[in-house]
Amino acid sequence: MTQPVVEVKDLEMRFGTRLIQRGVSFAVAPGTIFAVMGGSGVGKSTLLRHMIGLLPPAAGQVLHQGTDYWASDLATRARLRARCGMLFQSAALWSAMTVLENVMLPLEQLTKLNRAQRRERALQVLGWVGLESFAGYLPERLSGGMKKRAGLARAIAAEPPLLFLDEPSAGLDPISAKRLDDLVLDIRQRTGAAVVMVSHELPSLMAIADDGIYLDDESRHPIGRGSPRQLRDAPDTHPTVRAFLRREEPPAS
Ligand SMILES: Nc1ncnc2c1ncn2[C@@H]1O[C@H](COP(=O)(O)OP(=O)(O)OP(=O)(O)O)[C@@H](O)[C@H]1O
Repeated sequence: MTQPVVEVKDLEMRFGTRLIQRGVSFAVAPGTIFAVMGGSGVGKSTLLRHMIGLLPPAAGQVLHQGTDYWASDLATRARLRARCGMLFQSAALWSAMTVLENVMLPLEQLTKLNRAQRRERALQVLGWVGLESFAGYLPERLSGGMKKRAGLARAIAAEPPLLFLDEPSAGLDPISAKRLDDLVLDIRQRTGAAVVMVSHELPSLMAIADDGIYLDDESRHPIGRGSPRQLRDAPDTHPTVRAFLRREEPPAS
């Protein structure tokens, strides 16, 4: 079996004495789009923060290509973190920088490209997300969907093998959400990156995720493992997970 890009082993998540989740274990194979599912407040974003190196877990391991992130020294952690691109819920663009400068930033931090090469690469990636002609704009002039696409461009600019997306299509109209889904598939195809994605959007989950985990609010541990489609259709899926995945889609506006 090929080595997972990232693996979580028996993770326990807590804030103080409050248990968020325990017994969280899964592996993400190269090139997979992996969905982290579950109701609101169940710990999905927190799990991403543990995986990306922003917050140490209460117990358990996060392995990046076989290396235990939280047991590593700071230099190793920095190297492993550099393998991760991240799109936050808010897109988190720097407001005083143009779209182009935002996308050039990780290239300055993570690559040895000179300024002209960074500019060329950033423009190429902005082309992929359909924002080349907005390169000189400040983020405040972009729509919500465009901000997400700019954030996605910044996350993939340095071609990380692992991409984390926190609610990429939340707050977008159905057409922009579909466009973002297509973009994620396109990026996976172009770069071969594995994607770990938090999402509530059923159409998006069904369309693009090929593996996933469902975190349960009541029992505080995972109760579903597999692709959203498999989980929706398999007879032995936990009823809570099946209900979540069979919810009626909101009518298109
Ligand atoms: N820094 C923090 N300190 C204390 N509690 C926190 C902190 N961050 C999150 N929490 C709590 O931990 C729980 C899990 O939060 P998290 O944001 O991971 O959930 P989520 O599944 O991503 O939710 P949503 O789908 O609503 O974004 C929530 O109850 C939240 O209030």
